[in-house]
Amino acid sequence: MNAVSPINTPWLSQLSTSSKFLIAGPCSAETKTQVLDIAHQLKAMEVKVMRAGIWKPRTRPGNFEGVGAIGLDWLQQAKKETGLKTAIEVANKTHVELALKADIDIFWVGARSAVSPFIVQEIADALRGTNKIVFVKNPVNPDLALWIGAIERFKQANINYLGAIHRGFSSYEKSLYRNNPEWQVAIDLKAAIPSLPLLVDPSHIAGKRNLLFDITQTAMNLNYDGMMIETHPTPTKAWSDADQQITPKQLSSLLKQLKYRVTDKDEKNFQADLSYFRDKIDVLDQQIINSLGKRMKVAEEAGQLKGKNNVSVLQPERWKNVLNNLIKQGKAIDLSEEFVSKLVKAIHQESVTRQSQIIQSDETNSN
Ligand SMILES: C=C(O[C@@H]1C=C(C(=O)O)C=C[C@H]1O)C(=O)O
Repeated sequence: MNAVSPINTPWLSQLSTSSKFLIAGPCSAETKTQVLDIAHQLKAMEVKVMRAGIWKPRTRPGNFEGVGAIGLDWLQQAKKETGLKTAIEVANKTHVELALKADIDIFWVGARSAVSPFIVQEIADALRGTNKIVFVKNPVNPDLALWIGAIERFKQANINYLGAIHRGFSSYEKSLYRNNPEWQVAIDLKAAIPSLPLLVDPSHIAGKRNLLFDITQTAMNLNYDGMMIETHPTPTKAWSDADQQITPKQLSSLLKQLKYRVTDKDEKNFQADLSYFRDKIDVLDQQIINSLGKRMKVAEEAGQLKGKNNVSVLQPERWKNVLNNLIKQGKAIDLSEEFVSKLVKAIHQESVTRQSQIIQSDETNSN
């Protein structure tokens, strides 16, 4: 493994595996044998924290919804036999109370619960006064304020060992991922609360095994503090999320391949070379912003002309051509369709808004 930047959160670093905080274990606790089997395998790999879903929020009824409280006994036994810390998702007060009785060490709030301030508050109140570790997964929709709000509720309940888990965001459109990563949301969270430990949950972002490595590596490139990776003795036979789980052996090889990055390097040549690139980027950024400013001015002039002639702002044919031409041009210089499309749609939206405003204000002035 390469140079590693240590986690600067003592409670987290104590539980880390190879300098990153790792939670591994099955999506769901299925049987006592399965829980004990995976616990011993993880222990042998020096994993320190084991997960196992006890209550599973499923999108549609009829799927396996978890074994329920009996699974807590199995986790307790696994902890006794291996010394592993145990981590589960809780979604209401009863879950918390049962989990506290079973001496669960780490709790997380799932993405579906994180969207509801009522649920989050209920869980925070139930954990108040304990010294448990709590992670808040991102809400299913990319709403940073909602994510931060949920974290604040635990802070206010005096939970001191707090972190966030990035599991990706639901989308209506079909995508490569089960949940789109939208890395920028997590980057913004890190900027808003720099001291908050951040884990990636590649299993839920990916939805399939073959994407796990790339997602985890991207998170390491962004200096996440750790990861939660679903690990099952026989993934293809798993009772839930079979496509995204891996064996302990596969986990071990994934961890070996990962490159961990340092946050910075105080070395002259490196700093000089990086400055060279940054200067170039600054110049290009200025050009982009200047061009966008100029483009908006021209769009406003087009808007004035449309206003005078009582023509609608939105011109679907022209817009379709603008988008398609730029996607084509972008592809020729290695810009992905997804990226160009997002960028050009944002520009068009602003252009249309500005044209509408100008038409409106011209009409108000002439009245
Ligand atoms: C600028 C125009 O108005 C709108 C904005 C466009 C743009 O910003 O590229 C394109 C088409 C219209 O929907 C135009 O009609 O060309």
